[in-house]
Amino acid sequence: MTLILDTVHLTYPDGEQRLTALDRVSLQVGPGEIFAVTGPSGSGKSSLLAVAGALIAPDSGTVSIDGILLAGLDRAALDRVRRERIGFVFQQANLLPSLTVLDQLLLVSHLTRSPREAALDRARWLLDRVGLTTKSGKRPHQLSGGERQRVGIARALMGEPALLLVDEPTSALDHDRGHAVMQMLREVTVEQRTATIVVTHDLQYLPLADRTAAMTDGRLSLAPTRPEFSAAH
Ligand SMILES: Nc1ncnc2c1ncn2[C@@H]1O[C@H](COP(=O)(O)OP(=O)(O)OP(=O)(O)O)[C@@H](O)[C@H]1O
Repeated sequence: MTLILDTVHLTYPDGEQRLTALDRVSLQVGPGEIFAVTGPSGSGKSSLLAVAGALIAPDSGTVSIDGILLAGLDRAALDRVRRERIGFVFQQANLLPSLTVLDQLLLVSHLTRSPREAALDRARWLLDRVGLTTKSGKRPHQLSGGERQRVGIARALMGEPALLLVDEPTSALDHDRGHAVMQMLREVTVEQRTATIVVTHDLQYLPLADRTAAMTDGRLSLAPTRPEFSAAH
């Protein structure tokens, strides 16, 4: 899938004024591509994910997914796009404390009414993919921070999203674990042909992205592309 943001402007109410969170942001992310966004706290990174993920409508500009303009969809259609096409990974994995790792994943397929056998197969495959097969019967409090992050990523991939939006996947992790999580995101992006946006404070992980951009006061500056890297994928 291809996500396109064209001249997106987003403001929030701020007393008598409006605070500009996204200032004429344009970007395009295609299938199998990982796009990293960095920038200081408050620069608008989470707002960008919220707009890209159809959680917030911009004041102006357009967001389209595979050529379909989100602004043209009614609420039910937007809900369906979010449920069926978009996977979110939040800073905190937001796992349900009473459910095992496997059940966190199966809950997603229950909500989307997918057949149980197929869901079980996919959940097991994803847990293997993120290196958590031996932890599938554990509950969140029995996992490390990195393991919880990986459950969050596997859960986001359960619905086979075409667009994967990831907010600070490495914030709670040391260098090796952070690197492993980013590497895994790269691999699943290529394997599953998702269009992936990763927000990260951490500049050291940027080389794992196909393209990167820096956010400053709501403005997005694209870094030059690196054709020698993109060509290899
Ligand atoms: N719901 C809201 N209402 C009003 N202002 C908001 C709201 N959400 C975010 N903001 C403001 O919009 C700006 C951008 O916030 P945003 O969360 O997108 O930044 P960020 O780069 O993701 O920050 P961080 O790295 O700290 O998560 C900030 O000035 C923030 O205070």
